[in-house]
Amino acid sequence: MVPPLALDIDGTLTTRSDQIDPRVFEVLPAWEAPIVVATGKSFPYPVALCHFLGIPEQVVAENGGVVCADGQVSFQGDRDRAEQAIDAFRDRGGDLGWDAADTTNRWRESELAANVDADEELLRTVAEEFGLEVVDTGYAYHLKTPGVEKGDGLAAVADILGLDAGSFVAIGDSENDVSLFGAAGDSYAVGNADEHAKGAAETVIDGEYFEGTLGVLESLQPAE
Ligand SMILES: O=C(O)COP(=O)(O)O
Ligand SMILES: [Mg+2]
Repeated sequence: MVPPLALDIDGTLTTRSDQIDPRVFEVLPAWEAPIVVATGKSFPYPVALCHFLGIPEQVVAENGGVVCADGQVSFQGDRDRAEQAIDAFRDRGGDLGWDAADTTNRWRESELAANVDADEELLRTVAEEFGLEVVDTGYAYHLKTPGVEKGDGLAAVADILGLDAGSFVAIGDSENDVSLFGAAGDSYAVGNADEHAKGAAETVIDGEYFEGTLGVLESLQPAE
């Protein structure tokens, strides 16, 4: 039997050019154990991914700020405080780096994210003043409440599903996956992962992006 999976999106299910690898649509719907999509992206993105994969909406979004399973949703973190911090960031000349629609933050419930081109030093200064932290995923800077983590989100989903988080295999690529690796029983960092993820993973693989993830998933299949 294959194990349940906790899968990051960006850098893990994607290609080098940020697209969902089309093979995700073959492999994940056929996986014969629960899948939790655990991401820093805001809630609608992993829900939409599950929807279009045709798999249950078992989701950890916003780095643990939003948890959804079995039709229940719960929230952690303090978006109001993140907004106050971003007001201060803007007062000092900072810019989140998004366009007017800001689809990155528009539906975000528990934190706020800045473009990787934003002023990291200023963002970190403001975060500290407001008792928040900055997590760099390589895709965005997340201004978040300390202690809200993907790993706790996985534990919460596992609990709802009546599973042990330790039975999950986690695959990820960045700093925001460290807690996920800690909560899961086994963990893999893809070859494109940052040093935090590589340092925390049980196994670091050579394969990059979904090519690497696919190799892990194939290795988890029982021998014929
Ligand atoms: O939202 C991000 O910055 C990265 O998303 P991820 O956690 O799916 O890689
Ligand atoms: Mg990632």
